[in-house]
Amino acid sequence: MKIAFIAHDQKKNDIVNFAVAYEPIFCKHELYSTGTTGSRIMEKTNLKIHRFNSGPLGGDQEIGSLIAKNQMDIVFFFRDPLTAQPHEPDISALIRLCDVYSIPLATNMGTAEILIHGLERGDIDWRNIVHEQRTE
Ligand SMILES: O=C(CO)COP(=O)(O)O
Repeated sequence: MKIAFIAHDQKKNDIVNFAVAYEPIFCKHELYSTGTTGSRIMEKTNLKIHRFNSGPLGGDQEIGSLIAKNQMDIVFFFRDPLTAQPHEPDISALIRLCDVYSIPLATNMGTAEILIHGLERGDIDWRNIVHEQRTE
């Protein structure tokens, strides 16, 4: 599966801890991130992550474009709901695209825990069927 990590500054420690905790699962997948989030995760894990631009510089939109092309399967986006972000329209657009394409999206640690266990259990295997249908 193709998995994206994104976290606002106040949530970066949380997403790093999450990636460390589930590194044995994440290492089996193809990983992407916005710029700073990916750097922070790679500092603390051995995960290889393809990093896009930082969020405020277009990283959310780059990940959104993968979603629009059916090239992203899961998004972990640890949002900070208490701080205004300069690129709020990009954030809304990314979340909207997840809804347009029914991409599983966790915007907080509580949902992320459920999503990662669902991934391990095969709950998201339907994404493979979507990929097969798109290539037919
Ligand atoms: O701003 C972000 C998401 O909206 C995250 O970007 P960074 O990972 O570059 O900090």
